[in-house]
Amino acid sequence: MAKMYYNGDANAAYLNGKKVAVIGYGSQGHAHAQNMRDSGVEVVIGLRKGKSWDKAAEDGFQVYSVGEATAQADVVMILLPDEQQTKVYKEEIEPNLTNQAIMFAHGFNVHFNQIVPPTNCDVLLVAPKGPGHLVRRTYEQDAGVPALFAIHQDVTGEAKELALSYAKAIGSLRAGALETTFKEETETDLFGEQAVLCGGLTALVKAGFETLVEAGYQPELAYFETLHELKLIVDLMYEGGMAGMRYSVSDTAEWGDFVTGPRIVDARVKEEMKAVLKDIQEGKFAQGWIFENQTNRPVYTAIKARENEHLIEKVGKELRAMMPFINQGKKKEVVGSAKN
Ligand SMILES: NC(=O)C1=CN([C@@H]2O[C@H](COP(=O)(O)OP(=O)(O)OC[C@H]3O[C@@H](n4cnc5c(N)ncnc54)[C@H](OP(=O)(O)O)[C@@H]3O)[C@@H](O)[C@H]2O)C=CC1
Ligand SMILES: CC[C@](O)(C(C)=O)C(=O)O
Ligand SMILES: [Mg+2]
Ligand SMILES: [Mg+2]
Repeated sequence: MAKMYYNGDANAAYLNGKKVAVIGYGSQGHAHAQNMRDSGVEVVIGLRKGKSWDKAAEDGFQVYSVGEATAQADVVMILLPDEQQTKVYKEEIEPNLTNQAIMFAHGFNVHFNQIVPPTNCDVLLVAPKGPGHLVRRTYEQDAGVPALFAIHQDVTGEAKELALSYAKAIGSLRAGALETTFKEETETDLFGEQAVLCGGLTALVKAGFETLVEAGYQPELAYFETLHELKLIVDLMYEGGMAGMRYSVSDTAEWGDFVTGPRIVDARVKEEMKAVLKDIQEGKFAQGWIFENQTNRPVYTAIKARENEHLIEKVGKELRAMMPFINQGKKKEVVGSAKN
């Protein structure tokens, strides 16, 4: 088994007396900043004026421009959207670098050569394997989201100590961290979110929902069956793996799982997954996403509008409104910025 790192493997004192600038206060940014502060680390936030700035100030942080936050910090964690990072890095971070450690939560821009950090800085990543809101929520529950860490440049000889101390401060060493490279983190993260966690999952759910509705079944029933119940099933897999889930479902469901699952996700799907992975490895996906952003996101905008109009979203919104317990946590988190 690969070496896993837990709380006992980190030097908790490493960040004492050091200042961490968290650049961005969105999904990951607010979680890293709040978790580190609760772990006793000195944190400042770097932002442009706007919703996130107001939210971070409201949450009690010292907020500065990106350049000012960078200049005063020992460690600069870049938690801007991947597609914004290159411009902000070139214009506001790079001119304010002396010898700060530069950190990321995803290797995209370094791996695909959009950001080339100076050779006198440590460069590393700590990438939680979960959404930022869960990084915060699980921390508050004395739990955590596992993380990957990787060292791109180790000028001081202390990059690994920093990575582990940082991962501990955001709560990830409660769940375990694994050492990787920028290449491996970037390629697997992109593959996971496209083929399984986001793209594969939403396509599967929509296909199931549409199949039932087109066959004349009630949309509300189809929503419960294909989307709402998914969380309950996935929670069982999270707790006990596939066997744990299969223990709780009926034998009839388990038999259907065994014989029908491979009919749905068949050899053709796996072949397509391999093609998707190849596009990621060869930089084709990255090139397309960079170009899409350079041209003001025409395809992204059109698809997003169409997706938001899908019947499953309309039905789901109405049903969730009658289940206030579902959104209690989220309402607290979403004050201010759309994604904070
Ligand atoms: N979302 C997730 O859970 C995960 C994300 N990651 C990685 O973490 C990084 C951050 O992603 P994520 O948390 O999703 O980002 P979000 O989109 O949630 O947050 C972006 C933040 O950056 C700020 N921002 C955007 N543009 C600028 C700018 N030009 N100048 C200053 N501030 C700006 C936004 O502020 P404003 O309100 O002003 O727009 C906001 O606070 C990415 O590298 C991503 O791949 C890794 C693991 C999981
Ligand atoms: C699964 C999506 C993710 O990779 C994540 C939450 O880990 C992301 O980029 O947001
Ligand atoms: Mg991810
Ligand atoms: Mg990702």
